[in-house]
Amino acid sequence: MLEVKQLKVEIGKESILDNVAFSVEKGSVVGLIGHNGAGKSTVMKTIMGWQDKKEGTITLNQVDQDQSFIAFKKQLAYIPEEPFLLPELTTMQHFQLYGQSYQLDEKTFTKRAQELSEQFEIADKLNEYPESLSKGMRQKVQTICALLPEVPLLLIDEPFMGLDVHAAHDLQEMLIEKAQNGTSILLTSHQLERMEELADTYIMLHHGRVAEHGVIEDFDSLSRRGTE
Ligand SMILES: Nc1ncnc2c1ncn2[C@@H]1O[C@H](COP(=O)(O)OP(=O)(O)OP(=O)(O)O)[C@@H](O)[C@H]1O
Repeated sequence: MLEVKQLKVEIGKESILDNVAFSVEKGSVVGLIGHNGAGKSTVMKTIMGWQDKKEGTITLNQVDQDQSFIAFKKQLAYIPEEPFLLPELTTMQHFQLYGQSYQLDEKTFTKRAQELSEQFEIADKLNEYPESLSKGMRQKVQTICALLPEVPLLLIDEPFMGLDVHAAHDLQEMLIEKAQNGTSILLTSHQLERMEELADTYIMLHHGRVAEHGVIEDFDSLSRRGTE
C-alpha cells in the first residue's frame, strides 16, 4: 500500500532522515516510535509533501508522490501534532473545506460531519471559531477533518495528546474499527501502552534512521530505549 524507499531529508545542511525505508500494508496499523527529534514528524510531513525530500520514493497504491501528486494526496489524510486551524473559519467551515477538497458529495458529507461531531462531542461547537475552542476541542476538529473523507491511509501524529481519557479511548476504538475495515494507519505516539494496544508493527527511528522494526509483540524491551 504505502511504500517508502531510501528516503533522505536534509534541512539546511543537517541530515534529518537517512535511508529510511518501510511499508504499510492495507488495514494495518504501524507505530512510528522514537525519542524527541528522531524524525517521526518529518517522515509524516515528507509523505504529505510539506517537506521536500532529497532522495527516495514514496508510493501509495502504486501512485508515485513525485509523478502524480494530486492523485497521491487524495488517498491520504493527516492529523498533525499541533492543530492547524484557520482563525477565520468556524468548526463547520473547516469540515466543509475538507469535504470539498476530498470531493465528498453533500449527502455523505452531512451524514459524516454530523456523526463525527456527535462522537467527539463537539456538535454544539460547529459555529465557533478556533480561538474560542479549548486545545482539546481544536484537536478534535482537526481529527474530524481528517476522518471525514475515509481515505485509504491515515497519518496521525500524537493523536491522543490533548484529548481527555474518554475522548482518547473513543478515538482509539474508532481507529481500530477503521483498520478492521481496511484503512491503513501510520501513527506516532509517546504513549507506548496505547501504541502497543493499537499497532500491529512498529518502526523505531533513531537519529533519522530506522534502528529496529518488527511486530509489536517484540516491542517490550524497546519501550525504555525508545523514550530515552
Ligand atoms: N523546520 C526545521 N528546521 C530545522 N530543523 C528541523 C525542522 N524541523 C525539524 N527539524 C529537526 O529535525 C529533527 C527531527 O524532528 P522531528 O520533528 O521530525 O522529530 P520527532 O521524532 O517528531 O520529535 P518529537 O517526538 O519531539 O515530536 C530534529 O532534530 C529537529 O530539530
